[in-house]
Amino acid sequence: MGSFRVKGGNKLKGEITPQGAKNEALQILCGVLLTPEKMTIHKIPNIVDVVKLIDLLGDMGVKVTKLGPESYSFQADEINLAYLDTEEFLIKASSLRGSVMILGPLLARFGTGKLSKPGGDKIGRRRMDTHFVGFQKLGAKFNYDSKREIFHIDGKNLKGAYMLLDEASVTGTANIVMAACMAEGKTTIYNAACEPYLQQLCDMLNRMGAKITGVGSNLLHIEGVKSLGGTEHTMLPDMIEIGSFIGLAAMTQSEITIKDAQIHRLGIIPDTFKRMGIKMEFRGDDIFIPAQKHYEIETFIDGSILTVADAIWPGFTPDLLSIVLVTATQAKGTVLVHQKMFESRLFFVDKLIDMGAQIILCDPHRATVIGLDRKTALRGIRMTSPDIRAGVSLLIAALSAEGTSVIDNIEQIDRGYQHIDERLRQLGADIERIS
Ligand SMILES: CC(=O)N[C@H]1[C@@H](OP(=O)(O)OP(=O)(O)OC[C@H]2O[C@@H](n3ccc(=O)[nH]c3=O)[C@H](O)[C@@H]2O)O[C@H](CO)[C@@H](O)[C@@H]1O
Ligand SMILES: C=C(OP(=O)(O)O)C(=O)O
Repeated sequence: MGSFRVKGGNKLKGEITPQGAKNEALQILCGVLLTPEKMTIHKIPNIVDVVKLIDLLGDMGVKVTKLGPESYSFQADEINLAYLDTEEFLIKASSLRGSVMILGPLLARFGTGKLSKPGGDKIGRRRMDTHFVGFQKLGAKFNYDSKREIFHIDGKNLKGAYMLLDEASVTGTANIVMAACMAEGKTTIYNAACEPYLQQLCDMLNRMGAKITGVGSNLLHIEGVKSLGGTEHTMLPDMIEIGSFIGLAAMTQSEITIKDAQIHRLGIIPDTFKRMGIKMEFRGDDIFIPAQKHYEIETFIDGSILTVADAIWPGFTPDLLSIVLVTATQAKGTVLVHQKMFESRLFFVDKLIDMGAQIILCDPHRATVIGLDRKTALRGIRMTSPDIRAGVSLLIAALSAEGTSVIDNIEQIDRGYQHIDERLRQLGADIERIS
């Protein structure tokens, strides 16, 4: 298990370019299975989850060619379906969450799919009913081997259908859209997730020949086509990295410019950090964050304590709530952080409390943070990263703290942040990878 040793207190300065988006990459890479033609994909982040998915595609028979540091081509013209029956496939697929999205394309193209329970963060229950109910609505048969935790899905002649999803699941919507593209007739998906990564997926599928309308809304119409062809695609900058860098700049009193942020695709993210009192300037498509000794959390108009809560897009993404929470520890004022979607994502606050932060965990979903306004600094300690976003929040806390911290289990951070230690060192951070 790897660890980071972090000496806190350095003020950082410079420019940082966000990686290609992790959660978009996982959707897009699964999408290459939909066509036997060549797909060329750019801005693929070099992170553990994405590398694992590319390996898995290669094992399934996809021809993978590296074209440049962040560009690859993929050709799924000779898929080895027998590989899906191997123990190796099941083990590899279950090591990341994004692998669940190979099911939709496999079903669409080969009429069959199989997967063991996918991995990902342990942040509470992560049910997948939406995926399977959607496949069933298209006419597929679903079978779950509860002993081995294996999902089977079969359906040779999928037929378009109307469906109202029970929740706007992100990976669920991506899976159903990909399955429906080549189903016969029209599919309507209401209560679809509509975040930018799904918009990107739908735009890519349309370039491949799919007929999807309503992109960007929660009502998607898909007219089935016989086959899809190859195309080229470029990932958006990772909005969760962008939010993480905003929080990092504020906590460490650093002057940071986030380059090429595609600000118009960030939704409510910049405004949410502005409500935390963080100043930022948009300079073209860059976000400039000046060094700020103090930042003050707004109240609601009636003077009551601000709540920052997650909600499905265009609401605030749950993946940035841990960052908002850590950022609040050195703000002036109080905020209630309400994590509605996941029930085990706030327990990491214990570590922040050990560092000296003033936080009350009200229940598994809600934490009240009383900002220290830098009257005292957080203290460096040894801690373990429980999940990807909590991990980065602890890293931000450690970079702002007095003294040295050690963060264990950084595999969690490496799952989603590309060479984060090197990139932060370039900004002046004192961070070292130790084993
Ligand atoms: C690989 C990937 O892309 N992972 C992301 C994806 O996970 P994933 O697609 O697994 O998450 P889902 O969108 O399915 O659901 C997330 C959680 O929110 C709950 N829920 C969801 C929709 C809803 O309307 N109401 C509701 O309560 C679900 O029950 C679940 O507990 O989306 C999550 C929600 O943005 C992000 O945290 C994950 O980083
Ligand atoms: C929860 C996340 O990832 P995953 O769905 O891969 O566990 C995340 O990216 O914050």
